[in-house]
Amino acid sequence: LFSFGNTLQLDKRRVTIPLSHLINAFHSPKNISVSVSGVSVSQNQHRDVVPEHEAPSSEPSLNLKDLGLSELKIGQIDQLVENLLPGLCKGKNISSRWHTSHVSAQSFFENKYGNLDIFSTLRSSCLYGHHSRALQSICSDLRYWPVFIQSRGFKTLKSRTRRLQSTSERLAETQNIAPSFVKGFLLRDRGSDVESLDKLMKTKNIPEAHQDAFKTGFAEGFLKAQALTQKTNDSLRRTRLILFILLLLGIYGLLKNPFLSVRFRTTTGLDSAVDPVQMKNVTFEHVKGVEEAKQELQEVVEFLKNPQKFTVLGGKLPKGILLVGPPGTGKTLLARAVAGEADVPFYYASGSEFDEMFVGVGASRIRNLFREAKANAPCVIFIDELDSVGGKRIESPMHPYSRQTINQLLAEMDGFKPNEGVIIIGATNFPEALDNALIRPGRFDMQVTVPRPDVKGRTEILKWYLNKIKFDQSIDPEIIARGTVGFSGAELENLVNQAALKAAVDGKEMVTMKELEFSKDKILMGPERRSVEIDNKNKTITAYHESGHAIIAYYTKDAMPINKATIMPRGPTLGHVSLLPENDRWNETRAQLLAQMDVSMGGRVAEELIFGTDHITTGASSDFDNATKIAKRMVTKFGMSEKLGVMTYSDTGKLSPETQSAIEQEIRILLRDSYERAKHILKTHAKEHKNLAEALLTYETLDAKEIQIVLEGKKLEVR
Ligand SMILES: Nc1ncnc2c1ncn2[C@@H]1O[C@H](COP(=O)(O)OP(=O)(O)OP(=O)(O)O)[C@@H](O)[C@H]1O
Ligand SMILES: [Zn+2]
Repeated sequence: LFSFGNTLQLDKRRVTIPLSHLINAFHSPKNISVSVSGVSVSQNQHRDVVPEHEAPSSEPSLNLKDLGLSELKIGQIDQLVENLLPGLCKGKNISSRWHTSHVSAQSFFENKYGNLDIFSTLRSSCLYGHHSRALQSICSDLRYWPVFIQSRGFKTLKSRTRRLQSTSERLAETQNIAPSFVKGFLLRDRGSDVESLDKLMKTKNIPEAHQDAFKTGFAEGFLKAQALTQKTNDSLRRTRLILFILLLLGIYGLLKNPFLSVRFRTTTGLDSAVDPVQMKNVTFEHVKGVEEAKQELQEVVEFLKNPQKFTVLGGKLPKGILLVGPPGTGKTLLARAVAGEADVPFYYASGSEFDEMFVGVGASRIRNLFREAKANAPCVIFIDELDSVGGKRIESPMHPYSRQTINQLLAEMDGFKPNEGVIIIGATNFPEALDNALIRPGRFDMQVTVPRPDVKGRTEILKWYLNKIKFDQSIDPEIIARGTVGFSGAELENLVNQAALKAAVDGKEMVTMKELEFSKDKILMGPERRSVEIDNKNKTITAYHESGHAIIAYYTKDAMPINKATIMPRGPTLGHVSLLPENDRWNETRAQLLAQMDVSMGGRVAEELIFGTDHITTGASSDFDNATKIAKRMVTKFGMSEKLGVMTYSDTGKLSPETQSAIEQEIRILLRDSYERAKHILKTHAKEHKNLAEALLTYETLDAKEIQIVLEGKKLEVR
């Protein structure tokens, strides 16, 4: 069962007519009409017989076959409607007026246009048969049917023209009598249709009013079909346009996508490995705390600015400069600054880019890089991680073609004249690892050391990066610089950044000293462990232990100044006291070393004095490590033991047993003396010790000023 699902609005009721019902409904009026008339008929007879009419007032019979339909009388259609929708036409007794009718022998659905035209006929019969308004409304609800079917006859312009030609004669004939919109309908393939309509209009007994009705019906169908064709054409054209635009966009996207092009680059390895970058924005101003390196590179900048000036006298400038230094000290930044100062292109390449599994790829990248650079001279080529391309560890199975790559690099460096204006700057953390051929004169013959910054350099770097964020003007960058011995430029930049993040997390308006200290501790000792629950007993022990260290530091003349004391767990520690050297210490005196040992002893001594020998803890082990190391070096390296004299003892394992035990003996004495000194100080300052421990238990962290206030016996302001 194929349900149309086409609901008809009828007397405010919804009626759905299934197809099978419809077919049955059409078949029954045919049969009825035949049996009523009592005339047996054959197919052939019917073809030529003109429909009969009983009386002038009787209904006109519509030759539906001529419309592409079987023949049906209007009365039959009414019957059909009655069958479809019983009760609708009850007011009139139509069946008694039925007469013989010609029924096409062809089954209704053999006519491929049948089901369509039944409905248009239905409509006209409803309209002109003066049936109820309700029926009219059904018929007008069926208006979409003709459109659906008729569109078949007017599919495309092409087929229409073809039909035009084939029926040109008939067209000429009909042009005179039919309005132009009807002609469209007449151009259907089936000549009989055209003829029939013509006949219908001219010769059949159709009243004037009905003729107009037909015309209107056909015109409506024609117009709707045309509108549909137009719509179909428009949407086709639109779809094609959209597809075309999408295709163009797709191609553009593929070409522009950096990911794809990068992948293309790395897989072929044929085009240049790098694009030049104009480094105008980086100058020596941006590199802090490496004054010597900057001075040495200044002459390279001069050369790049004016190569001729230097070669006029026949002098040779280095082709390659090797920047040597630990990671993060600003080697890359310096190379960029050289290009920026001279305002020339900067080509960046990382040594690992040339390290390829495939034969010739690394070498061809080097070739391309130099070709590009030479074409744009004067310029700077920077090769980071030079050791990974020019290292000695070559011809391992992991780097099968690195020898080839090195040779290519050497050949390229030999291949251009010193006055061509191409400067190659290489950077490495391990100059010892470089192939000897690379560092001989004529290649990387100038070495510039980029060391870790000293206190002054660190202060400058901290100031430089602090100026890029919002910070409290009372910050003293020097204090942080003093506490960050061994930090590289990159690490200091990170410190400032972490402080800024911390301030943001805490909802502060600017970075203060507290955040800087916090991030310093975090980097040095690992993150705070606020979540660990330390019980009160352990907290108390820690507080006395740490204040023990602090008291010794405070009251020992040669100890470093205290910076901070805390009992906040951090990394593996439960608390710590940090001391700051006034300056980077290039040298340390005997007194300073002894003082460091004493401070280390302070923690254990405090535990012993306050809690008793039975309650000392394991917390002092790293303090002892530290003190023992100092004592050992004093004895074996620094010649600071009277008994062993001014002699160094490098490999203690190879020494005679006597010497070994003498060394041990000396170390033991140094440590014991240190312990005693610490004990003495803590006994003397027991009151201050107690005050400081209690302040730590209250406030967790105390800075240098606060510690001083407590030790002077004053009250701390409540925070
Ligand atoms: N002296 C410095 N002055 C200012 N900023 C610095 C300095 N040193 C390092 N930095 C900062 O650290 C970042 C990393 O430094 P850079 O890459 O130049 O170090 P590098 O020595 O080349 O390290 P690597 O050897 O690991 O390549 C720089 O971009 C810069 O922001
Ligand atoms: Zn300790």
